[in-house]
Amino acid sequence: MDDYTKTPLQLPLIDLSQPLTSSSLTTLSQACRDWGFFHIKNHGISKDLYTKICMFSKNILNLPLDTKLKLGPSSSLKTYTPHFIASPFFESLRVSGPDYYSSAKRSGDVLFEAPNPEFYKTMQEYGKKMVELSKQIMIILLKCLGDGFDTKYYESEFGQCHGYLRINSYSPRGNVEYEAVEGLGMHTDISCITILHQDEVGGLQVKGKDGKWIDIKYSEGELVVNIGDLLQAWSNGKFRSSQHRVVLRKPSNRLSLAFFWCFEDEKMIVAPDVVEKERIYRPFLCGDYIRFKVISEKGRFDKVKYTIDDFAVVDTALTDV
Ligand SMILES: O=C(O)CCC(=O)C(=O)O
Ligand SMILES: [Fe+2]
Repeated sequence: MDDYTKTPLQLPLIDLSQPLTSSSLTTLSQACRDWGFFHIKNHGISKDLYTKICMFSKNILNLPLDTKLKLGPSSSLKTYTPHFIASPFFESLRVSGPDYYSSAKRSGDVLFEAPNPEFYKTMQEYGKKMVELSKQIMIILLKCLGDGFDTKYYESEFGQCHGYLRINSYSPRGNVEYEAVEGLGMHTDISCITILHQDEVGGLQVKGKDGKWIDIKYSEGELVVNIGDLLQAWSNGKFRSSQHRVVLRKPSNRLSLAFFWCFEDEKMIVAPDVVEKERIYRPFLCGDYIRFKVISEKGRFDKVKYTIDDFAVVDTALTDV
């Protein structure tokens, strides 16, 4: 595969059960500026809950294609992305907040012959926990941006954020033999933050400023957090929304749960007054950026053609991300 650094990336691991010291805030700020990725542990999501979600997810994604296609992409629900849209190896199911129970039920009513309340309840529990976790992480990130930023900006700027979950499944296709393929091509996330559970198969990679790909390692009990485009813009480029991808090293199945925490569509995104340098992005409506991405990528996320810099940058000379 293309330019690749073999040693996995050393990223900060934030223990959410402990108060953060000022030195851990400094290390985290640096990682968010350089990589836009870090790990968290003691996040309050039990192994049991993951085991249950994985079981439900596998059961759903093992259903016949005809059944899954009732959920999209051309149905009204559009919660299912089949193979060959993002990549031949990738398919996904979406569950949206704030009512994760009802969202899962809407898909479940189409998929299952009998009601499956256990699945809906599990998705609700996971969605609720992810929302709490996103708030906790956002507050920490605001502290990284400036003293008192959490109390000053959390409620007014991030108080209306919402989330959705994507269950991503990667599987070998036909008799294809491969050493390493892109299961999900290079992209950035639109979100403020993404909280990701990758399984032990690993394969998530981030692209460094040197242009080389580097592995984000899997460790049991840890979750990966990454900065998305919306927070890169709101932080005036102090946090980086990095390009990342998933590489499948040998024919194997892989499951990941990605939770995207986003501003509401109507939100005008403007970096706060206290930015140290001129604003590098013009103010823009969150929904306009999302529409721009959807139109420019036509539903694909395997190629980064346009990013937040193409959409809203004022002066490229000011960008250091
Ligand atoms: O499957 C993964 O580990 C990453 C998924 C991802 O980057 C995404 O869904 O945006
Ligand atoms: Fe992503």
